[in-house]
Amino acid sequence: MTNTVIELRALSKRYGGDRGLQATTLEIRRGEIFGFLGPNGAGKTTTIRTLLGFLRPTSGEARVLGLDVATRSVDIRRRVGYLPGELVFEPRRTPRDLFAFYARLRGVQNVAYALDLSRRLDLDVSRPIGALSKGNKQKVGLVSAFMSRPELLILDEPTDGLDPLMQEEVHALIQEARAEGRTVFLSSHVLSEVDRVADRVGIIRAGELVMVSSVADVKARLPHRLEIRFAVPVPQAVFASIEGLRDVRVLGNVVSCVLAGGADALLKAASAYPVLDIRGSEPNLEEAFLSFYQAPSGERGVNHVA
Ligand SMILES: Nc1ncnc2c1ncn2[C@@H]1O[C@H](COP(=O)(O)OP(=O)(O)OP(=O)(O)O)[C@@H](O)[C@H]1O
Repeated sequence: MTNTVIELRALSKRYGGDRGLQATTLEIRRGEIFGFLGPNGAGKTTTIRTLLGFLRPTSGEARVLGLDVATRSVDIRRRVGYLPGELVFEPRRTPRDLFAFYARLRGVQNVAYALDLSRRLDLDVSRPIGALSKGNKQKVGLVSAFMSRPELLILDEPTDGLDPLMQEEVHALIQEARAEGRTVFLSSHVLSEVDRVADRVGIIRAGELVMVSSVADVKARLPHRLEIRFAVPVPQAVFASIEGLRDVRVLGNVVSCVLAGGADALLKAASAYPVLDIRGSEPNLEEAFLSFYQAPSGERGVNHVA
């Protein structure tokens, strides 16, 4: 059994003359949660719809679960749990009927697991879908994607429209899927969500995959803010001139700075005074994302990593 669940090889999709996705190469491994991030119009939905065979690649190729997206899309769609970004349901149908229909379509024995998921998400399965709120329609989409326990889930903005409690529940579902060795491809605008659940992250910009890295690596590469508290006030001049530090602030007996290089020079300077406490703050993915988008090219905080 191959460990690659999604594979893109120089995959491009053009809309007439406009680019949707350009020459993208990427591998997603079995059992990982991959977060796909990018601003509006970057190409996330284009990528997902091409992987599911709703759009034909302009050039290059892609395989999902070992199946070619250009020729095997029916099989791919049967085996993948897909949550689209824009949900369309027959309004008079109830969630219970819809889940029974999907169960027959996908060869799922019964709807017990779908009803169990509905309870977890606090979804009333007996009301017509047309009468449900936006958040509850989202839950119908989520249950539909998860109910067959698919080996691959492709989720486009899974927590869109959900309250914080329900967002937690969806994150738990995603993590449970991974614990069972299943794979999750998660497109999101919500950086904190990707930060929390994803193992690796890919950032797409104007149709181009500009970074792929583990979430831990993204954070490790970012400058960290450090705060040192001394027992006595310390001179500004000593700390302001240390190499590898940015944004140095000395306020009485507290020095705060961003550690852009090594910490050696800073610690040697600090050792001349009585130190009470040192604290470092862990950068989050939001800072990584902003540093990537805001820094001039060639000086980006985070670089492409295979
Ligand atoms: N059917 C289409 N015809 C022409 N251009 C399209 C079509 N669908 C998407 N595009 C263009 O392709 C680019 C990528 O769009 P896509 O919907 O994939 O972005 P996205 O990352 O999913 O954005 P969002 O976060 O806003 O959903 C955009 O410039 C968009 O205008």
